[in-house]
Amino acid sequence: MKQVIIATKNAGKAREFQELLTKKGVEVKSLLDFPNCPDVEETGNTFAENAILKAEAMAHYFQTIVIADDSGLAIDALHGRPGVYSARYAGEEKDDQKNIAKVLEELKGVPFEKRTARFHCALAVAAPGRRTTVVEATCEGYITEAPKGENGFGYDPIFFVPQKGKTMAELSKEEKNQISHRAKALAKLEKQWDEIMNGKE
Ligand SMILES: O=c1nc[nH]c2c1ncn2[C@H]1C[C@H](O)[C@@H](COP(=O)(O)OP(=O)(O)OP(=O)(O)O)O1
Ligand SMILES: [Mg+2]
Repeated sequence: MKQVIIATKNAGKAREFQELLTKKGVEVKSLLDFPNCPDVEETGNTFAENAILKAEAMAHYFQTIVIADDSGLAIDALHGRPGVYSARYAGEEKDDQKNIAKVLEELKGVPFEKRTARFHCALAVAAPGRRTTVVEATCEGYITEAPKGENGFGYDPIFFVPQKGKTMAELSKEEKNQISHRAKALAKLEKQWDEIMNGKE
């Protein structure tokens, strides 16, 4: 089976790429399969910049084509925060529960209609000697007042998806993979897919 390397150490993301790409008959590897690979500092100001940093560093390291995902949550009432700092919003330990608690605390007293937010996903495709390409997509919703649901990862339990009437964490994986920022961004790589899969092994 053909393989593709996703430059992520996030188990939730890696699982979703697996779900989204097995339909295509692709075996997904993530950085969790390569425990010795270096860490890449996310020093960019945008999701796209960080996705490019991660993809190019790992394409260089593995000498093959790599896809990186940089994503996060932008909340209007918080002027776009946590944004590119989503993973470390409540501290370096990247604790989803603490991040959620911090967001809910900051939104205390903000009425539902003003709790608009969106998930962003930037995907960068990099390969040695090639120009990196980036695609981006978003998924619109509202921040709830309390976590609900057990599925997904990250901020999913507090992200209400209006067209489903549920939080992202209450959706099945199939439902999330129909509407998520990640699924929509991946769909934008469709035209490039043959090229991605035929990259140097
Ligand atoms: O579908 C999602 N559902 C819920 N939360 C999500 C989602 N997508 C991103 N997020 C949150 C998780 C984390 O707080 C941040 C990503 O940060 P981001 O730097 O891209 O990932 P990361 O550091 O966990 O792993 P890595 O950089 O190795 O890919 O946004
Ligand atoms: Mg990260």
